[in-house]
Amino acid sequence: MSQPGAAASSNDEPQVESYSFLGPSGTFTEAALAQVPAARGKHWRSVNNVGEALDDVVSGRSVAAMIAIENSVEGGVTAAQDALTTIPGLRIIGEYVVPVGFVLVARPGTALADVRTINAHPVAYAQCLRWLDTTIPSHAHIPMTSNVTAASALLDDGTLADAAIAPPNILDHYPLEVLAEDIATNRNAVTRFVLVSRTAALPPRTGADKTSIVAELPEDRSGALLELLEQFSTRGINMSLLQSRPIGDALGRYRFVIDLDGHARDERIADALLGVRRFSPNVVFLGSYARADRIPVEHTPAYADEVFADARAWLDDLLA
Ligand SMILES: O=C(O)C(=O)Cc1ccccc1
Repeated sequence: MSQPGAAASSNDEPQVESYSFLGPSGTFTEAALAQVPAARGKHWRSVNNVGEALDDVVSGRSVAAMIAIENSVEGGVTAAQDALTTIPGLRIIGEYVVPVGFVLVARPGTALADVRTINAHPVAYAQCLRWLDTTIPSHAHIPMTSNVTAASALLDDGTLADAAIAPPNILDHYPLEVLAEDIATNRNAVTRFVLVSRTAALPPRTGADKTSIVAELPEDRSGALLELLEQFSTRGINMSLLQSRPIGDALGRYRFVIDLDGHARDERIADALLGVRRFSPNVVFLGSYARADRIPVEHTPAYADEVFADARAWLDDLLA
């Protein structure tokens, strides 16, 4: 699909720069991409999953891909975290937050009492489970690739589903009927998205930045996690995300997905990254980028850039 004003192009041979997103049109991922000024007027390539979106970036078919990375109710989108960790050459260059709410939709004429089988994206399903358990306790769930596909598939021949969990704006796109509104457990739920490109120069420091890394611990060492976290606490760095993911080669082996408040060009973050690199057998740097909320990062004066520069000058002087 092309944004208004973009040159016409097919999915395979884009004439203008492409941005990949989980489609089709109407998804929350599309709403996140709409927040990116650089994507305006460009070709927006609708894909079916995170792997396809990131493959577009690796192959150069798209300049960037928008992917969901964390939901305020469900937590980290593990498929996205794992893909970013294991596919080399990718960088997060921006962060965007979208409020997410859901409705239950069906083909016109369907009564709520007749609904048994429900199409839903797994994250949407988890967010609406309390309502489903109360209202349709014996429901069956068919997992779908996106919130919009869940709804559009109700119109496919031979579909098994009676209803779908979908974004509130779904009737703008498909001739369906809303059976129930506002069915998510948490009304203030948001999803965090990241814009991913190939490895390139770091986005500039804004003072309201985040740095994402993934680190493994040295094997069989007591207190190793504490030692990893000390790299940040001793430099006054706040973490906004710490999540363990199985490495996958044996039981009990984990890597840690970490978001830090600050930019790799902040002295304290750079110094902590050196500490992590010395300590961890495997560190993946996912990027430094502007925070979605644009709230400046606070730190105590003891960890200001000048203090690190002063200390280095002092040492240089001693050694000279
Ligand atoms: O972008 C969408 O609409 C998706 O289907 C992914 C998703 C699922 C649940 C919450 C936010 C995004």
